[in-house]
Amino acid sequence: MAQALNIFISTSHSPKPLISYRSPPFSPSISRFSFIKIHKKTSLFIKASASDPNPAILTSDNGAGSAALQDPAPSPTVSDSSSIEVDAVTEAELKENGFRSTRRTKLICTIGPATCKPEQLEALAVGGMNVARINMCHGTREWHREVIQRVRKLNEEKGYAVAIMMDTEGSEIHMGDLGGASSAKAEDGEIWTFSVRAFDSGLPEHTINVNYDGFAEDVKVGDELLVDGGMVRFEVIEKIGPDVKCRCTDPGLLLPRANLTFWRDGSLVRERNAMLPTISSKDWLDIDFGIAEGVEFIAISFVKSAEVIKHLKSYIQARARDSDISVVAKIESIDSLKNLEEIIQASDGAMVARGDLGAQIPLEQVPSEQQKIVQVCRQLNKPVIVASQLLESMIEYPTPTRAEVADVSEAVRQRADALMLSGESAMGQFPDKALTVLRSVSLRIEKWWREEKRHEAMKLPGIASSYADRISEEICNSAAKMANNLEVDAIFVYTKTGHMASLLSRCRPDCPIFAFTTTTSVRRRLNLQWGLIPFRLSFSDDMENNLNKTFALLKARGMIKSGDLVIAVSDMLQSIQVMNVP
Ligand SMILES: Nc1ncnc2c1ncn2[C@@H]1O[C@H](COP(=O)(O)OP(=O)(O)OP(=O)(O)O)[C@@H](O)[C@H]1O
Ligand SMILES: CC(=O)C(=O)O
Ligand SMILES: [K+]
Ligand SMILES: [Mg+2]
Repeated sequence: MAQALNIFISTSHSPKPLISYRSPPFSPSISRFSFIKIHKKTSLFIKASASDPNPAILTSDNGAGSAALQDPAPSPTVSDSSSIEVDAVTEAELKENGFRSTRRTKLICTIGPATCKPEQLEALAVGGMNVARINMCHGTREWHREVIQRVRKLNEEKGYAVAIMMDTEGSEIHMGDLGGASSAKAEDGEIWTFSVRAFDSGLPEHTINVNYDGFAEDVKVGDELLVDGGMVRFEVIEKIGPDVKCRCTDPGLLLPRANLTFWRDGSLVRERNAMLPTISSKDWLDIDFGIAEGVEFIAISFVKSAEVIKHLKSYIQARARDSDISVVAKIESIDSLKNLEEIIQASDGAMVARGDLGAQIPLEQVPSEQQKIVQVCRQLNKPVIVASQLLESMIEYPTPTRAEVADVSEAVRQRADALMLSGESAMGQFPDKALTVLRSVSLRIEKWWREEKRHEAMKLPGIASSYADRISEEICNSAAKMANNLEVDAIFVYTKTGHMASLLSRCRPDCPIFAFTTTTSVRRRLNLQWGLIPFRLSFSDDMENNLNKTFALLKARGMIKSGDLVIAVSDMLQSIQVMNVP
């Protein structure tokens, strides 16, 4: 006999359901979904807190700061007081401005020489860094390990949830490391040698190493050589064995390991370099390192097809069975644009890597590709990062240009999940100021967007692969819509895998989403997604109990107050509940 799923929606003041949804009949295999009774919260609250012998461990990170809560009434232990200190940022933000003003757009900082010390990392965490990115193009393994350990320590000791993203080098053509110099200036008309030779006793003057063995064979006299997509240009004038002599035609600053492309008759030349593996042998070693260190995200450079992502995902599965490392596809080549949907579908997220992308396609094409990638990711429910040159001038100057602010605003307006700093935080002079600009522009644009009620009508196609998933999806879509219509203060989602939290985030509702999850790694992973304030909380299958526990913990911290209107959904008991905090 067919069964029915009933979702009752009720408020704390009315024990009777206000609305009842009846889903179409479905098979007995999902009969575990049952009636959800809504009780009077106030009476339940007292009962549950009195009968709960195990106060939950609850930690949060809302972006601007974070909290580590041990008990509804924290005892003054050492770890407690240190957690409470950092927690002050979250608490202050919530108390001062309420839920609605919390930042929805997530922020990623590339860590480099300017930001690798513990106090510098902490300043970034306080400033709102959600994810720390390490770029395997630069620095030694030991350096990266040290950074990861420092971030972990910060998380443990101060209650942050900063996730780690490791970014592979990839095997596109790039220059060597300039013999240790931080940069080199190429002047107009100068002759430089690009060579695939190894120089044991230091680089000769005006010489650049190239990492791709086939370079000297593939390049032709008359070709144009572009460094970083045109920051510096050369013309190939002569080939002598492994050395390629070039004349500088557009002067500029050469940076270590800068990307190289060569162009013939106005088109990008993709000869054998197009056949290079996306994941080089060095990348595989770096990936092993990332798995061993338990990074949350691995970003793959120069992805060409979905196959490489699938391969990597099964590799990770085999190596680290219980790990939930997310694989982020970097969209930065012509091939990745050609196979965009398949690649994103296969990945756990994507990055609009505008630096290299702008070296492979005309610059004026980058903004529309960005818009498209952001849209496809949202439709397929994958987090998307907009990266590179957001605040490039802040590498040297303490204030951004108007154009940069407009660019950041546009990415926020497109509702990308995350914005990323590269050189601005890795080696710039004003990493904290750059992060502050990202934070304040995000907050401002998000507020303006809500005030103007500019919800774009993005059609979100169904993505569920099973009937149970479809229920989750419908619940999240409905809950987000209800949250907007009822102008609730927050959505609470109780989710073990984080899936329901991401489905809610995909809807980009007006209110923040408090995502409660049982594991630290899921909590950190959720920190990349738009609008989610991830908490770790040990919860049970008893939703009433969970809610009361959560209310008690959050109220004790002053993060919510009586009367706040909340919608709660959970993936254990598929339900939507609307209630006022007792
Ligand atoms: N670990 C590091 N050690 C030294 N310098 C670094 C490090 N990470 C980044 N940088 C510096 O910051 C700059 C910008 O960093 P970013 O990660 O954007 O790298 P990129 O070289 O532009 O390449 P990609 O295309 O991989 O992003 C680099 O060019 C480099 O000079
Ligand atoms: C981030 C990156 O790899 C790029 O923009 O090229
Ligand atoms: K990289
Ligand atoms: Mg790149």
